[in-house]
Amino acid sequence: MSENSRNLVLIGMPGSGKSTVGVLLAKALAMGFIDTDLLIQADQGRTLQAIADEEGYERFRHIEEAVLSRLEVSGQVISTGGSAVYSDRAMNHLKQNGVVVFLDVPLATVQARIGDYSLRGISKRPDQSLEDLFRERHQLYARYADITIKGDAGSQGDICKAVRSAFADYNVR
Ligand SMILES: Nc1ncnc2c1ncn2[C@@H]1O[C@H](COP(=O)(O)OP(=O)(O)O)[C@@H](O)[C@H]1O
Ligand SMILES: O=C(O)C1=C[C@@H](OP(=O)(O)O)[C@@H](O)[C@H](O)C1
Ligand SMILES: [Mg+2]
Repeated sequence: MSENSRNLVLIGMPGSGKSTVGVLLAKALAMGFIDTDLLIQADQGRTLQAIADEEGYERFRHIEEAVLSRLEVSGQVISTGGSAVYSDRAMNHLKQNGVVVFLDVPLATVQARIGDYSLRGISKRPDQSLEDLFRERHQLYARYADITIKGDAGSQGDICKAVRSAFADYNVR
């Protein structure tokens, strides 16, 4: 498969930079760009916040799994939502023709970047703290990642450069 027909799939916590760095990557690599959060909204005809409020977090994850598992694309930078890794089916599907890049940021950076998480429709158990969610998810991101990049090691341009370099190296291996 040529370098640009493989997808580049971004995973990581909300606030790790998947959506914003994803657009920069797509421009720099002349690839397409898909934000799966927007696909979910279009599929459902309502916002993520409305889905989370009206259906609850478990149903949200099922909807996300269904949308990700039927995605058939190539040559795309795919920015997922932070809860994508709860579905083994969806992640294995994305890995079939995609290189998965984990944007790893510390909890303090997540907190600083997302502000009041109760307003952000994060898919979590109501009783679960952000700290606990971070711990639970970190091992899932690590499990599915082909490449891990520190998402707080510079500007969005710097992170974009680091991902490009690692992606190029990965593709020639
Ligand atoms: N490297 C970075 N340095 C500073 N701010 C960043 C960086 N990457 C992302 N951000 C900011 O963090 C916030 C969340 O970024 P976003 O791309 O929406 O993350 P995600 O899609 O992973 O939730 C945005 O305000 C974005 O501008
Ligand atoms: O982590 C989460 O539970 C979520 C992250 C959001 O996407 P981002 O990671 O792009 O913020 C979005 O999918 C939804 O609000 C749930
Ligand atoms: Mg996003």
